[in-house]
Amino acid sequence: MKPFDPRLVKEVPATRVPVVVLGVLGGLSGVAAISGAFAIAALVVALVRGHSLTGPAVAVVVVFVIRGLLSLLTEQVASWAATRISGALRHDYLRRMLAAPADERPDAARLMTVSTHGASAVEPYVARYLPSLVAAAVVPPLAVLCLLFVDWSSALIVVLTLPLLPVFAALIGRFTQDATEKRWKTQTRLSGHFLDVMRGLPTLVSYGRAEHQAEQVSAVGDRHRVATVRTLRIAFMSSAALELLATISVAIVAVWTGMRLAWDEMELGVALTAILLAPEAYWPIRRVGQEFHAAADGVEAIDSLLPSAPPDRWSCRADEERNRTRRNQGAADAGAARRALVLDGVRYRYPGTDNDVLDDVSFTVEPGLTALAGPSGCGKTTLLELLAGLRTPTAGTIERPTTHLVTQTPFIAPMSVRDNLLFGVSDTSRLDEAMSATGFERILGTLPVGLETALGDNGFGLSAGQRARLVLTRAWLSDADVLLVDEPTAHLDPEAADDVRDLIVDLAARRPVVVVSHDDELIDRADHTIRLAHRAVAR
Ligand SMILES: Nc1ncnc2c1ncn2[C@@H]1O[C@H](COP(=O)(O)OP(=O)(O)OP(=O)(O)O)[C@@H](O)[C@H]1O
Repeated sequence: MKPFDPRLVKEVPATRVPVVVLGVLGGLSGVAAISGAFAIAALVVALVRGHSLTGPAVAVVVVFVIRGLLSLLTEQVASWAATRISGALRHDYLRRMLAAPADERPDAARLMTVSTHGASAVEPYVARYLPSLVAAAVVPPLAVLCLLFVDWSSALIVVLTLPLLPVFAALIGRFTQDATEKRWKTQTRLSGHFLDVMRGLPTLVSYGRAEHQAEQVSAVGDRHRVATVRTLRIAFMSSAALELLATISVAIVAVWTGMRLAWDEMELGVALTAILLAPEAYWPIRRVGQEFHAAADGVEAIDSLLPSAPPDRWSCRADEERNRTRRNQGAADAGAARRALVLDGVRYRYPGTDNDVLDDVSFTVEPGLTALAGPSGCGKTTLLELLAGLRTPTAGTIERPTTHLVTQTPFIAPMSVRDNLLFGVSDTSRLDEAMSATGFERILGTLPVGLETALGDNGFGLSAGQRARLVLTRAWLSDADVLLVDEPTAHLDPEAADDVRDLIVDLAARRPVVVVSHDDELIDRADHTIRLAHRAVAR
């Protein structure tokens, strides 16, 4: 586990200013702490010798006020930097993940854990660990240098014992890494499991299996608890070890200077300054050790949040294919006013599987309605996702204009009907026209407050037919070149299915529509039909 990941500063520009400001503040705090040692020693000497206390007392007060102000400022800057940096990391991560093809994205549980807990775990890393790291880099050398001028033999003791702290910390850090990785994995598993149970709750309840799942969640939660306690145990033990080591080292300096003071070989002022300076060399490193455990999750999270290191063989090939697809798309952009959707020799295999779902698929999407038909599991939805650019072909090319995909479970957010209709739509002025074209205006009258009716998750509050019409109205408003629709009539009653069929045919009169369907009536009304077989070869 690296103490500091330089990629953070390189990849996230928002970290640069806070890291520099925290560095400067850390250096100034170190100088103030060392000045404090000198000022306190001078005050004690003045007190013992009966000299005037005014000068040293003022110096002590000034130094303490400055230290207080500096730590206040450091806290403020650190918390500001923490929110700024974790926000920037979360934003970049989500943007990157949303832009990535579906087959290169991590699963939903990992996505959720990394973007929520992960990004938040970066906050203690930035707010507490980074400032302590800067102080550890600046203050100990400064303290040793001052000690060298005050009393070289005490400086020698510090120089000999100081390196033991980072060595111990590094040894403990190796255990911490394993424990943190395990904790992180159990956290991801727990989130994923919980998410799946939540999604499937209605089904689980109807089959009477909800209780069993509660036990499962509790068992996974228990594993997470054990992993967390193990990490905490290591944190406490390592803090105690570092504390002990630093205390023994300072005690050696104190005994050594005390003895020489007793033998009259040393002045009181020099001895006191040496004793007060010695801890200043150790505490910053001790603090790094303490903060390291609080920040260990952040280090793990930063690794997941930043763009990953060298892509594996699979994604290299995928990148190559994507570049080729983009080049083709560029050529198509330059060549034609209206871009066609063209597949040439497309092969697709799901990552981690041994068989191609699609093999050598080639066709051009013509104007009008194109139906993709074929037996269940032959790869129709996969092909639609390839057309939408959500997946990258394993081989072959796709020239792709802009597309609008209506999936089998379209996204309907918990917001008003109006907001859902206009979700992702650039030209909002055509809403009325769209609603009249798709017949959605007839549905409006049945809703409590028309367009302003609030919907629940997944369109709760609308019937299946109304939901289908809503997402097709959204598709009507889209300015994409081609519409892609997956099983629009599935789960609809005959009357609603009839309406949706008419609507799909109407939509296809305006621009090419590709529809995946098992619905023979819809397939019959298509202008072109592409039939896929298992391991499809369509030409
Ligand atoms: N994420 C995945 N990982 C591995 N294999 C998958 C994945 N998703 C789908 N498959 C497999 O790919 C094949 C094609 O699936 P797809 O959903 O494209 O079929 P389909 O023709 O749309 O089926 P249906 O008509 O039942 O909706 C199936 O054999 C399925 O098991």
